[in-house]
Amino acid sequence: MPMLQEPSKKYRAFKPLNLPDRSWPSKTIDKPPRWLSTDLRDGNQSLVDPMDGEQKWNYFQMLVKLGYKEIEVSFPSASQTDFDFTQRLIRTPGIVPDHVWVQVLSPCRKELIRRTVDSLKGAKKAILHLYLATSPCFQNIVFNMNNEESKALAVECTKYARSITKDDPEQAGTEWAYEFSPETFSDTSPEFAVEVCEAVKAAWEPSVENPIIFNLPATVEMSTPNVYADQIEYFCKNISEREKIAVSLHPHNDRGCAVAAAELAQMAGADRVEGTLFGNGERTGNVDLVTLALNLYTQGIHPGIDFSDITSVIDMVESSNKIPVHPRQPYGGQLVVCAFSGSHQDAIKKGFQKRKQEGATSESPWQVPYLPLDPQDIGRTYEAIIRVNSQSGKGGVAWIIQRQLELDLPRGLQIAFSKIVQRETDMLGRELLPTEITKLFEQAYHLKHNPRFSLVDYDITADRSKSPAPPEAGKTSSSRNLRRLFRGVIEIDGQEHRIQGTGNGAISSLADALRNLGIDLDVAEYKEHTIGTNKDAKAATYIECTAAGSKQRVWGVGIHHDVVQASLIALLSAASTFLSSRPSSPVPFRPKRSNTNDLPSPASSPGRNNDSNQDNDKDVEASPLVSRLEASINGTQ
Ligand SMILES: CC(=O)SCCNC(=O)CCNC(=O)[C@H](O)C(C)(C)COP(=O)(O)OP(=O)(O)OC[C@H]1O[C@@H](n2cnc3c(N)ncnc32)[C@H](O)[C@@H]1OP(=O)(O)O
Ligand SMILES: CC(C)C(=O)C(=O)O
Ligand SMILES: [Mg+2]
Repeated sequence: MPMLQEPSKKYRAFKPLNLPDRSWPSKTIDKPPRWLSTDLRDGNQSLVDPMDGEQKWNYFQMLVKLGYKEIEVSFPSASQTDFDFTQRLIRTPGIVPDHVWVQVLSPCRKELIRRTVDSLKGAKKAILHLYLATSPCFQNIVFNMNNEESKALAVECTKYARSITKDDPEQAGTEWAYEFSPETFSDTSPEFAVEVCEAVKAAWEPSVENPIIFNLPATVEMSTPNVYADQIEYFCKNISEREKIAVSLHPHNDRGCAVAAAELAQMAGADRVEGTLFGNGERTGNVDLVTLALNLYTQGIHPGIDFSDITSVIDMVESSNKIPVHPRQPYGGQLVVCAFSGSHQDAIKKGFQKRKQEGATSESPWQVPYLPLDPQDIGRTYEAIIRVNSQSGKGGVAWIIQRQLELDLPRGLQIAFSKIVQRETDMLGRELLPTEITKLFEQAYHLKHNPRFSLVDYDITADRSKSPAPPEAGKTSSSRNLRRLFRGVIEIDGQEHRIQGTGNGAISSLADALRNLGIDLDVAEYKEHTIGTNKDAKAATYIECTAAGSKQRVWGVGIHHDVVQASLIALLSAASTFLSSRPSSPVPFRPKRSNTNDLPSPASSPGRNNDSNQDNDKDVEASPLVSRLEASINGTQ
């Protein structure tokens, strides 16, 4: 059936009460409420397959561990399972701690109240909870009662409840509390809700020390959360003996505003909140206690509930309810601490970097873009935060590489590698896992996966084949003026070649040797850093090269305990990338010169005179950048 053109005939706007002197909008929440978990009652009654005794048992223990002190454990008159479970809890020593109240629910029907009270036999602290719907809709459709009859039933059942609990000498071993819910409070006239509760209060006779709980449910969420807050403020202001009353909230989520309703209604004066973990419950659920608690936490107020291991809470909730926690559920959802999009990743990465630079501890004030909560505080790892798909940018990719390989990629390499990742995610049409990104990086820069070039052996000596220019007057010759001779064996596409070249330092002499093979690369950018701090520390070197005569730029990465070797590996990595990107690739590379293999091996001729190889050593002048870098590697700067 199509949607109605004119819904106003079928649906009427909720008529809010008129409360011009409301004060809640200017209030703030500065302390946690009394919490009641009704996972094992309201949550349980809405499940396709309600929990069995064992599941309830484990769930109850988790609730206690999390810090809940009031737990609605069952609807004992509903089933033997619920009755037996309640008795098992009470009769097993050490399961219900002395500070924990066990709460149970019954309708206003005497035989059911009797059975409910029986289930509490032996309890140390028990809250008996009765409910009766008070809205015109329920009075007319369900009960066929008027206000007077509703009130009379509530009072009669309260008196009966009192007679078999706190007034019964045989029940003296139990500390009794009483909760009454004018069910459908959100749709009940506020005046009538107060009237019924006044009558129930008179019947129970609460004290300041043991207040009565008036639970004011939004059994069905009827309107915007401010309307519920007005209703609660009205109740708080108009009920007598407020000090003998705990005003409790029980919002359902029909309009998706249960959390907001619970928060505004606390500002309006409520003391207590009933809800469930992740909001399980009838229809769209009860208010989510996790969100409420962590909303407080991120305002700097400890909720008194410990969600430091939220994953194990999720496991328990999902296995007991047989309903998955939604991936976008506030705080708990799988995707809540993840960012896929480039600009989010970039900002988050910068946020974490800033914390690192400032030496922030887990207690330091939290300010990270896009993340209202430190994921670590709820037991989530940073690794999961940034995830990469086709919407991601260089920042996210660099973050993964940093977390996985401890490599702090230069900006240019971030851009280059991010293009490779982008191609892959576009091609696959899905997210890439950190392990896949790492593998892609290792492949792209030949860290593990068959580089076309690899360094088998080498030595670098002073090149005495050409006399350095005599020192200027008044200056002495220094190692700065000495040229270097690289002699080594490299493997290209599985075949070993002896090569040699000269330059101002290690990199330029290897670049020269490669040039002699027809691979003409200039070093355009160089960056290195240490990985680790102890004796196992390694050097990571990044080199960007330009290919002579073309605009092509390639990056190479080298990692080694020895910084010089790391930079040579990085240059060969760049050469491999260059070679692989040439149109002829992957045809095995044929060196330009055929006589390179005739060169003496580095091991057999250490320190030999280079004169015989003069013609091989095209005397290339390294770029100023390379000279500077090499001077710093050689320790001469
Ligand atoms: C908003 C809430 O979540 S309220 C809690 C709801 N939870 C549950 O209902 C779970 C457990 N319930 C049950 O196991 C059963 O419904 C029982 C044991 C309570 C009652 O079972 P039954 O006697 O078979 O009756 P049924 O389930 O059809 O209940 C409807 C009857 O209860 C009456 N009723 C409903 N709510 C109340 C109430 N709060 N107080 C008194 N009577 C009530 C109805 O008017 C109806 O009476 P009728 O039979 O005279 O027309
Ligand atoms: C029994 C009452 C408190 C209830 O669950 C509701 O009104 O939603
Ligand atoms: Mg409910």
